Amino acid sequence: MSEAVLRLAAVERRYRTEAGELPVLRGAELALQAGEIVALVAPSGTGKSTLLHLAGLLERPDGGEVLVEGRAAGTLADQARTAIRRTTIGFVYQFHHLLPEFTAEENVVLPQLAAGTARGPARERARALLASFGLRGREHHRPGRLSGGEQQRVAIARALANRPRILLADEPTGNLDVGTAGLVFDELLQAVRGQGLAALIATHNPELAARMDRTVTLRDGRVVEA
Ligand SMILES: Nc1ncnc2c1ncn2[C@@H]1O[C@H](COP(=O)(O)OP(=O)(O)OP(=O)(O)O)[C@@H](O)[C@H]1O
Repeated sequence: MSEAVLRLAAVERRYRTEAGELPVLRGAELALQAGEIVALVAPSGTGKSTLLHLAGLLERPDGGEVLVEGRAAGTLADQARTAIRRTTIGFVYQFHHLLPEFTAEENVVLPQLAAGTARGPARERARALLASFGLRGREHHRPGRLSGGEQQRVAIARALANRPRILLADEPTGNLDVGTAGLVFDELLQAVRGQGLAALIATHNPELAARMDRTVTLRDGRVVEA
């Protein structure tokens, strides 16, 4: 098998709480191949967000290693981790996390500027991406003037803006009504498949999970096939 695009090796994460240490991940192992879409379905509080944040290099594990395209992230300085996060990983949150004072287009342009793309091509890419999510004519709206489904489509476009190889999503449609969630989810999967990305998507919805290639869950701090 070819090298995994994303690999978690013996990943540990504990939180310090008033009641003492809370071990959430206890040797989690996971490998994502290019083009593979994996659902992460596990009960509330078992560590899905924790795992996604570690995989997305937003946090550092207490033990073990996260490897992105074969490169161990643990020994890298923050700057190098940020560079990988910008260019290789797209992240979609449950709540869109768009910048409210910027338009939809600017929200998709900004991460590209941060990654060194010139403004012209960045704007072109943003427009094309927004159009592919049915948002032509809404480019200049701020998030507050968009519906929940539209906001989430912009957030997905933003995650894809720098042509990442990995897409991580934490309940990306969890905040939407059932009908809209299904539509936005299909658009997300279509984009991910079309671009051959590896994706790890947390969801509570078994119907949405069934549309992915395989499902994993968390048990006692470890990743197991569901
Ligand atoms: N910063 C933190 N400090 C202390 N405890 C935390 C912290 N973040 C998460 N936890 C705890 O770690 C456990 C796992 O949290 P996490 O958010 O990863 O779960 P989850 O599976 O994503 O849950 P949900 O489905 O409800 O979003 C929970 O018990 C949570 O309370």
